[in-house]
Amino acid sequence: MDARHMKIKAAEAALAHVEDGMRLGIGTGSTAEEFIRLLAEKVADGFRIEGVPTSERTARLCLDLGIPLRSLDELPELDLTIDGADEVDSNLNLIKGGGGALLREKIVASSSARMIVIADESKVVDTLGAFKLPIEINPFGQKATLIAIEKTAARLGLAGDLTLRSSGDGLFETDGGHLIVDASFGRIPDADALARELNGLPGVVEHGLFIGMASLAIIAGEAGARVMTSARST
Ligand SMILES: O=C[C@H](O)[C@H](O)[C@H](O)COP(=O)(O)O
Repeated sequence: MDARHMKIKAAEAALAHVEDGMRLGIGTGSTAEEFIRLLAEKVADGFRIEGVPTSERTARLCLDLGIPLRSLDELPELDLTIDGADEVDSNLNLIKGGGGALLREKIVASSSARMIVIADESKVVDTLGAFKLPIEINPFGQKATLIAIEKTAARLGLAGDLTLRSSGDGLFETDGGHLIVDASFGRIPDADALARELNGLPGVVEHGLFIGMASLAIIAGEAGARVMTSARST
């Protein structure tokens, strides 16, 4: 099974958790897009949901495929969010933001009663950090913020390159008009501590560590999709 088919398998399994009438947070990325395509088929068959997109890219795809959308201001309390991830550990802590949508993704997920992560086996890790951690920063004072991130990470024993994400000839800009720093810290043994420290830096808008937010993960591999719950809750 190739990577795309694994994403479709995970998306199919996630669709079974979506009930008629739900207020649904809709994630961003290639895996979330497979889910969106399947969801659109159900909507075309008469299934009723109201979706809140986590990015402009997701909003465009949903609208193209006929999925009814509302803003988070119109629907501030959601039943379920389904989204992809760049890494998932055994406690269902995540790294997200490979597509630059982490801020809206985190706001939407935290407004949802449950979050289901969909991914293929390649995203499952023992310790977060092989994937560069995306950190969303305000463009104002970006050099000062980079220094602050570096010092904060160093206090936790983490070091690595901090690279401002580029796009074409310029810097990548998020839907909120911010920049993304990709931090190659390597293994992050205490992701919770790093998340808290980053939250305390004024220039950091948000970061891609999603700690304790996912209710379950649906992971697709060669043998099909399996459900992962947090090792902490078992
Ligand atoms: O900003 C993007 C998101 O966090 C994505 O959900 C994440 O990067 C996973 O994307 P994909 O399913 O394309 O690997």
